[in-house]
Amino acid sequence: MEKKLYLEAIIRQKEKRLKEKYTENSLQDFLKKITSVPKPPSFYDAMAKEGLSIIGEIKKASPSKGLIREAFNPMALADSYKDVVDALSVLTEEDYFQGHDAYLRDVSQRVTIPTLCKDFIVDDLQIYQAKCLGASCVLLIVAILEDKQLKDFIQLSKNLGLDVLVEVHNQDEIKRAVDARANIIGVNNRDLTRFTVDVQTTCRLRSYIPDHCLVISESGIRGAEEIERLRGCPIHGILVGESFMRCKDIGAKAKELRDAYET
Ligand SMILES: O=C(O)c1ccccc1NCC(=O)[C@H](O)[C@H](O)COP(=O)(O)O
Repeated sequence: MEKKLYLEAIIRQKEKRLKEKYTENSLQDFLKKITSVPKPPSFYDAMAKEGLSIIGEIKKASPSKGLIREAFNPMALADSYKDVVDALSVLTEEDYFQGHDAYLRDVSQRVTIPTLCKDFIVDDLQIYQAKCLGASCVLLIVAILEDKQLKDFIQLSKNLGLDVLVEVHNQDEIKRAVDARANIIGVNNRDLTRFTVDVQTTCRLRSYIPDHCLVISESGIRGAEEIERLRGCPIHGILVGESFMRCKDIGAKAKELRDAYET
């Protein structure tokens, strides 16, 4: 399949799944459940703290790489991550990333650090669901949403007590994110049409993001080399998936990333 069609295919498949998954009672069910969901830790605070914040991702596969981690146990991964990163990103998308809602639910119950629901959110019921699964934050991708949807989804998330990581790929998307009142902006270093990754994307776009927003650099961060390139521009955090999933020692990898940023 031509690369640029992947994102459209992911969204089409997502919409198909949502049609099958949600019923006319889903909203009522979520609203009932929400009242008993314990207040999650703040994702915003975890990113705003002093020094580089690290979001470790729990990701079995991806459209660009296929299967990344064969021996995949989300709870064991959560245990390895819990004392060495500041938040966890949990893939729930099933068809391209082999994620699952249950991973987010179980991991959120297991750890005391905040969790991010990492999915392709195109329907407000997904936001209610993320809340019910115990997430602290949801990812909203500007490239797949209309302005009104983006604004409404951010507002709904805030009303539900969820933080929002708003993902951008270019200057125009930063403007749309800021206009929609985003306060945590994730610059994705992955070009979603060609799937190439370049951390220079964060450095190039950083100056267009206003000071009142926290900035997270996402994707393609493998080790000290990428961190050294990122040190040139002030960011609050990084989101790292594949490098953690492929390494044997998550603690050592997290230390390598922090040390590279601090020296
Ligand atoms: O990872 C992909 O191939 C991908 C393809 C299409 C849309 C999104 C994709 N990834 C989602 C992510 O943003 C990453 O999982 C996340 O930033 C971590 O990236 P990495 O450290 O490169 O695994």
